[in-house]
Amino acid sequence: MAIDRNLIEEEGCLHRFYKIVLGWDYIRLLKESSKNTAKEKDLGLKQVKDTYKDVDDYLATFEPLLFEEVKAQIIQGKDEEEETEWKMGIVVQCHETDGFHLLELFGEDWGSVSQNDLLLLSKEKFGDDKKRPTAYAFALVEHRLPDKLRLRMHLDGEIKRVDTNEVTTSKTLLKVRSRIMEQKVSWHMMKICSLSTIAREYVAMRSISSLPYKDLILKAADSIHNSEDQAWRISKPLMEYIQTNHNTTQLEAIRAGLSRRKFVLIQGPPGTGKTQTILGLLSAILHATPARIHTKGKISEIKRGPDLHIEDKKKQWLNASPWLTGINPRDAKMPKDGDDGFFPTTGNELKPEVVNSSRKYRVRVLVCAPSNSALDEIVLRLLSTGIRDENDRSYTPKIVRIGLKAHHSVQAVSMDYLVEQKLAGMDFQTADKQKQGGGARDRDTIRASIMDESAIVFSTLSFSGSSLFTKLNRNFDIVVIDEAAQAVEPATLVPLASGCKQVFLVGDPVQLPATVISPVAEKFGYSMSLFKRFQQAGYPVQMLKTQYRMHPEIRSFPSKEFYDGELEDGLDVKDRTKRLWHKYRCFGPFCFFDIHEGKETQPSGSGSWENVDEVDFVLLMYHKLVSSYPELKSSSRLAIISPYRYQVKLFRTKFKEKFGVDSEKVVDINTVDGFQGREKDVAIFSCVRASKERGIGFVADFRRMNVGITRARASVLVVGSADALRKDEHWKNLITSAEERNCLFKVSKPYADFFSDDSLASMAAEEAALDGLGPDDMDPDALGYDLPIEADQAPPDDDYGDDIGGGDDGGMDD
Ligand SMILES: Nc1ncnc2c1ncn2[C@@H]1O[C@H](COP(=O)(O)OP(=O)(O)OP(=O)(O)O)[C@@H](O)[C@H]1O
Repeated sequence: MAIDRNLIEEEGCLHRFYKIVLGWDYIRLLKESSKNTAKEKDLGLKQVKDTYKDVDDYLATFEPLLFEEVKAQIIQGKDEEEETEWKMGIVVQCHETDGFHLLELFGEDWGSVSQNDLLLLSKEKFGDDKKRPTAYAFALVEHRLPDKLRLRMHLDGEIKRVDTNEVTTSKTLLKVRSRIMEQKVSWHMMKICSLSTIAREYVAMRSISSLPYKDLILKAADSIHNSEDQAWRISKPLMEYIQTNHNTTQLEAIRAGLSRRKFVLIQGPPGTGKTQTILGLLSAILHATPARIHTKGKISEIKRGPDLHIEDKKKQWLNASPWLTGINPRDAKMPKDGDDGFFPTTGNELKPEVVNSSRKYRVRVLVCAPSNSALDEIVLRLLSTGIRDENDRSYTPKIVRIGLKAHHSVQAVSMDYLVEQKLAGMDFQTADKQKQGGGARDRDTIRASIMDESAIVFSTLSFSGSSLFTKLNRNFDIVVIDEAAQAVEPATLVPLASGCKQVFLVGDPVQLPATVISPVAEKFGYSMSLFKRFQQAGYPVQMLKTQYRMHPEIRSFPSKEFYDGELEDGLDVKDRTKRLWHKYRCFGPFCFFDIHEGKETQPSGSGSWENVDEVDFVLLMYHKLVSSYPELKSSSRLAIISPYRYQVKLFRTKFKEKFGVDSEKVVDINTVDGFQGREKDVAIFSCVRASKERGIGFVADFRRMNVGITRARASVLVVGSADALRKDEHWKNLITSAEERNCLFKVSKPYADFFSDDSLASMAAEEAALDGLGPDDMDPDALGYDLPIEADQAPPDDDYGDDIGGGDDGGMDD
């Protein structure tokens, strides 16, 4: 087997992980978290640094922080469980091995419990009654059967500080230990959380000492510079394609990849074509050959087989990919509204892959992303545009998307679907045996063969640590990680643990980082990505500088503030993002509305904030916009974004109240964090915080600000309190920039006056702002369009002017 992952060592470090976690006292964790009693110095925590002197230094930093994150996930698991659901089980078998108790629990109803879940086992149910239980301990689910759970427990004592490994005895654990061996004893159990992902991250982190590029990771520097001879080259036709379809900085990034530098970092600010660059990279690296082959002059004479008719080519290709039969199922599965963060696949025919002699150098690539949605976005993009081969022919390579929750539009290349297709292609008897459940192992074999046959495997970071990867016959040569700045370092190490030859990290550390649940781990820098750490340490980063998303007026501030003024606009961006509503300065491209009388409030019991005044103003603005420009009445075109969950909730409720429709049909309302990686024509950003005394909380995080103000193609309309926001340096700069550009509007109550005809007329933009819009775009009838609201749903005392309430097409969802 090519991938050996060093199973014994892996098992050893997993044992350490489980011994520490399973030994913890659940009630102590809850108490420490609610009262904040655990002292940072007692936890042995160290700040994440840019470089590390050796593996011990690295592990001494990351290990305690990772365990803090596990604790936070356990506590959060408790908070998320709306009702504590206790199940019952009877111990039918128990034995001790390697310091663990392995037991079989018999029961009838396990609820949603699955493998790798952390459970709490207790003699008594406990919860709100404040009665402290006498015997309880954590257990890990190793296997779930309909009537049995195989569990692992560690009942020897508790390791409170992972840096000292000191074991303290625990009375509760001892009590469990004394009873658990007794058979036929019944226990209550409750699911706490899944440990799958974090356990994989732990194993990956511990595996650093055996990685070929261990020193590179520790020092964040590459001491070996590849010579020209080690670089890889691509054929002339493919190079010509790449040169004409990529801008200078994208090309530099692809060249850096071909230089075979071990780690290539590509920073992609908003809209700069990260995905396009990844696809260009895939074309290049899948069809590259060592430079010395070129110098022998062979590559220009690629041997071709006889030119086959398209049908024969398709037949050949289907022979090689028997599971892909029939019409392209992707086309049938696309969502109607092509937005949804995905791209339409119309016109995407399956094109045969023509393999020629130069393919003997073909590498195998693993593409990962931190989330399913980010992953599916690249998969779908590859499916819709294909990549290029060495003769500059577009084709869809053999790919598989593994893991759970694949978006329906990429089902056709998901592992489960491909396995079913393979089974369907088998002879009847074999398939029947499989379907009867006898062939779990054979299914694994089919999965492994699909993985082996695929040129590109797509997986989330976490799933790349699953057992499926240990069954591969051939290792991956190259790992590409998209949204790499949104993953904590141990998560990024998961796909690297198998020891590939080259790694591409693509992301943008100036946008939101990974979510870290533990405030203390966060404080010590655990949310820093490997990308960010390398960049801080001075590792070379290829930055993509030409943006194709935003109107130049939207681009100018984030470029200056966050990217040293280096962002440029693609050739026709200005014309593409010009809109009719730019006729009024208050509708963009860039505006700041100072809601100076606005009040922030914190709903009791929540850590979140809301601002009713901003909601009122935004609703009026929304109404005015969509009344005049009804094409904006669509959730695929207009977004309302806020940093706070409660403000998002309030917007949704008010939409329903005021307009009588579910907001999701007419506007996309979400948190900033939920909008990363997405774009809309118009984005209204409600900042919420409005107190000069209290500060502005996490609105001050410049990465959140950057994401919030870079989602829009045509108009970004920022709504906030200038006085409160000015306390922060970046926000002060934004407000000053708005002032200088004459697009800061101080808005007083009643807000409806702001959108009166006279007021709007006073905000008419200069003609120059509308240059380039065709006569059709200027249709004056577009103005004054009534927003249809059913009469009985019209608010009694609305501020929405005279033109509402008379709609006759029954609702806003068009
Ligand atoms: N070299 C280029 N020439 C012209 N258009 C380009 C080029 N590169 C990218 N684009 C266009 O820019 C848009 C954004 O590209 P892409 O989706 O690849 O960006 P991204 O960086 O992945 O986006 P995000 O910021 O959402 O992550 C797309 O419409 C794409 O076609």
